[in-house]
Amino acid sequence: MKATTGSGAGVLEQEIAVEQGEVTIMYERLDVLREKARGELGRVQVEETTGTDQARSERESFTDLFSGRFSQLSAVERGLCFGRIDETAGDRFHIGRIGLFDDDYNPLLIDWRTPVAQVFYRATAAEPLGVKRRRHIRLHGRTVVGVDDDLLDADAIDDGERSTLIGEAALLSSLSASRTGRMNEIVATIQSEQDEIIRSGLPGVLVVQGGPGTGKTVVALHRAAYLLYTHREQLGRSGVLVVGPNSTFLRYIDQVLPSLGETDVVLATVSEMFPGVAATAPEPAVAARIKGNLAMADVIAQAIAGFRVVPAEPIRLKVNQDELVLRPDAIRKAQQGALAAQPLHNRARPLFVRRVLKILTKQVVDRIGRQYVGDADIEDIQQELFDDDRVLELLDQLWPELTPQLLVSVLFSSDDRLAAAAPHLSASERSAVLRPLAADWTASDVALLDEAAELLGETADVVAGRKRRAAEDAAAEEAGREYAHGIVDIELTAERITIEPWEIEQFKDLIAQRTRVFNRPASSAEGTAYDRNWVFGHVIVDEAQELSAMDWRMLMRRCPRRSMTIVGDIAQTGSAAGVRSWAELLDRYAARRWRTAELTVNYRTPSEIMAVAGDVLAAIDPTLQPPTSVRETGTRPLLRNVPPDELPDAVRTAVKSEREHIGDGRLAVIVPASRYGEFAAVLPEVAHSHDPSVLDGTVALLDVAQSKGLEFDAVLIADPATIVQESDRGLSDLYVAITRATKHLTILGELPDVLG
Ligand SMILES: Nc1ncnc2c1ncn2[C@@H]1O[C@H](COP(=O)(O)OP(=O)(O)OP(=O)(O)O)[C@@H](O)[C@H]1O
Repeated sequence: MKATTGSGAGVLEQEIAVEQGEVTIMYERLDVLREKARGELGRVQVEETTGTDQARSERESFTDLFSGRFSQLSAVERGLCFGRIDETAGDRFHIGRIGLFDDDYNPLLIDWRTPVAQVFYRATAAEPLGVKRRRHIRLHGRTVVGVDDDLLDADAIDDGERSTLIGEAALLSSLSASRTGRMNEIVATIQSEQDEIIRSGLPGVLVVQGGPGTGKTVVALHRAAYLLYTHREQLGRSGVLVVGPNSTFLRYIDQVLPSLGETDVVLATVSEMFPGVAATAPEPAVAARIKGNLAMADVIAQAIAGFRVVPAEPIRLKVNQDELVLRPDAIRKAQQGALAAQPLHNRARPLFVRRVLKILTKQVVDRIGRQYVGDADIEDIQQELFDDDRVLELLDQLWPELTPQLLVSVLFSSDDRLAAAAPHLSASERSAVLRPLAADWTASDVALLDEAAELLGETADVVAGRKRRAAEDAAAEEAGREYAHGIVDIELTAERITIEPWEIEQFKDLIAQRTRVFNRPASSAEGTAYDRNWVFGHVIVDEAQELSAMDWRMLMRRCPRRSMTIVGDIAQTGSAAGVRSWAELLDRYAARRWRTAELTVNYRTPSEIMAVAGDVLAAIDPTLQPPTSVRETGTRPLLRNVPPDELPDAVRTAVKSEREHIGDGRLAVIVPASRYGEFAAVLPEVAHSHDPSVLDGTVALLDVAQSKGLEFDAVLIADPATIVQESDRGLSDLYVAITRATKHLTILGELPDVLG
């Protein structure tokens, strides 16, 4: 129940003053903590070190620790406190982005993720959960500018309290604010159905299905913050990965988690998930569909096998004076033997090499006569053969070492290899994916590279490098242990303490603890971007409907525990290789370990615009229901039939007039991908999508794929008919474009029937 205002402006001022008093104390405390972290950071940074590895590593660890703490405390400055709960039992507490305590550990502010804070989001008048009043507090900088009460238990409130009730809708005022080009956090106004998703348990896969604007993205990000807070021990080390549809989208959301005080999260698109590969080249939908199909896993395996050659005829090799012979069946046996012992191509290669060298060595020894040759001689002969260029060349022909990049680029540049590895593809399908050897990588290559890496195993160089680093790390750890022992010795000697044997055990733990701190691995947020073997504690996938079956296969490898949050909307699927059914996908990877939740209220798009979107949705699938809009604006969308030759002028004029309307808000012009260049030429002064700061300007020109997940005060769609025609999922694309608007929608061009 919304509270009715007590006795007008006087009460409001009085209540604002009450809250200001409390909020000022919180900020003072925040300042103290921040200064402390800054002081500690400054101290470790200027501290002279002895220059040993140990001292450096200790200093780096503390620098990480204090700078992490400092940036967390800085990130929560805006809107530090946003709510208050008055319990029926008499207690009252404030809720904010982080927890703060005074010197005596009395809470000044409770973190929104604690169990105690849950009632702030869940209590309703029908079910008050022990809360009589929920107060929303609005800050501007450090100043309280508004309070807004929900009266949840009218019987529990006394007359004095009743006179201090303030009424105003916090949610609606936040929804109608102008957009800034960056997503904002919503901790102050999380709704009950959203809160259930945010606090849902860590294990298993949670699928959040919901129409456009229902808060899927923002809820998923708050869930990341909640999980990191609640399961810090478990997730702090392994980290959380958030996968988004494109880099513009990642920039759009990248402030949300830091503003919630969380910095240990990796944001990535699927295209960035293979280390060292920048997959930026565009790709026709038909190629993306073929390469995203699960059948590609077999194709990659077959392609690798195709590089292991068994010749039809015996191979004769002249080494020194000897002619050595390798028969096809011996080669085949050597290959089979190596693979039986080690299935990964690159890892099995040394076993194959050893077997072949053994066969050749035996032939040399037989020529000389076994009785003249000792074991050491045999080793020498083998080594000599191994050093011979002709032998090496032969071994490379029979079983080359392969990198994933080499395999995938050769496969897609050779019709013969592709035909052999992918017999299910027709000649025209093959020609759709064939390309020059040195072609740039596309997004759908990434999962194939990952598959190849999985089946190839590391090359000998990589293995040697890893072993070298492991040896260096072990040496550093040993040095660390000695150092810690040294410190304890010095401390003991200085204090002339005699210690008992049981105490030594305690010191051992202390030493082990310190050593761990000193040699702490790079935080998950830094470490992961470079290591495809990294396993995340939790993976969040946004716009999940866009991922192909091969993308999912790759992602599942990054999360063997299957602790995931998948958010998406099947009706918005634009990718030809995208998901058509959650059950089909998840029964394969997480049978009986996945659950669904649904979001039903649209917080973005007003009902007038949703009416237009609803017609498009009905054309996609008449059984689908659009989400219910939470607000209306009183402004009807403008749909105008414009002949093709007048469209450029009409778009220019519309941009000009929208610009005047939106003030400091944002406008997106959404155009068909195939006509992006034409419209970019018509609108040279607006921000274009290749510009990383495309969302910072007032007007952004985007195609539909680039607008996924974003929102703008006003949206202008040009040439909807081409958007519908240019892809198999054209109607879904139009649906996505329409639902990006928070206030105003204009559609210009030839109008397809569905907009009739
Ligand atoms: N409880 C809330 N309080 C305030 N704003 C909210 C709330 N829930 C959602 N919103 C706002 O609604 C808008 C839509 O949210 P979001 O982008 O997460 O939706 P979505 O379901 O991911 O949409 P789409 O599928 O269309 O990309 C955002 O501006 C978000 O901040």
